[in-house]
Amino acid sequence: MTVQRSQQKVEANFLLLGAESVGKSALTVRFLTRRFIGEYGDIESIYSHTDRIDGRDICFNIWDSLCPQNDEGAGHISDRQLQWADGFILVYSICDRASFNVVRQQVKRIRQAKSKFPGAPPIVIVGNKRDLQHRRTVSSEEGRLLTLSTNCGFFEISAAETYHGVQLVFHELLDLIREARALKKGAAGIKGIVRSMSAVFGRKRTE
Ligand SMILES: Nc1nc2c(ncn2[C@@H]2O[C@H](COP(=O)(O)OP(=O)(O)OP(=O)(O)O)[C@@H](O)[C@H]2O)c(=O)[nH]1
Repeated sequence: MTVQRSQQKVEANFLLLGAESVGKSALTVRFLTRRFIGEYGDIESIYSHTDRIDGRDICFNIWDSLCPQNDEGAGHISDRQLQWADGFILVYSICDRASFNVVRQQVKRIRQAKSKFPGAPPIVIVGNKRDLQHRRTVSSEEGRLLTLSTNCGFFEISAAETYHGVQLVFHELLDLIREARALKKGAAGIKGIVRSMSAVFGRKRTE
């Protein structure tokens, strides 16, 4: 007997955030095309990309955001973005301390917002431009500490140098999103059981 696996397509919304020029577009383009093209312009866009992973079609919707230039400040995240995203990729440059501080603010903002999921929303923090070691101002330990204290995934990568690191970032966030969804389903299932039990026992008590 052959067991048929469900071939339902999985779709998830990935929001890339971070200060200006940290490499959000470089990461997005690397993931979509496997290439690093150097200059990306100021275009904010949502891209859809389907990959086959473990025999299943996965649709990545990727919102490559622009850093806000208005009074709201670099760390601002709109309500629309928070509602849209299933998971967040927060990018800083290891050569730019201010961009690390922006990521700190953004984690806080996301953790304070109402989550789609029963637990905290999935976040992966990325220290980009790892190829520029001689210009490093944020140590790996600082990055790791921030992610440990905020329960986020963490990678240091160079979008300029390799595709592999970028792929790991997206796949890690996909795994976290799938875990969060499974948890939500489980919680809904338990709620359903509790509801039916209280309906039965509640009714009995009043008889
Ligand atoms: N050396 C190096 N340069 C990078 C890397 N990633 C991006 N860059 C460069 O950094 C600059 C900014 O990259 P973008 O991808 O446009 O950054 P962004 O965060 O999308 O910028 P905004 O759209 O302005 O917010 C470009 O000149 C890229 O070529 C990297 O890993 N290493």
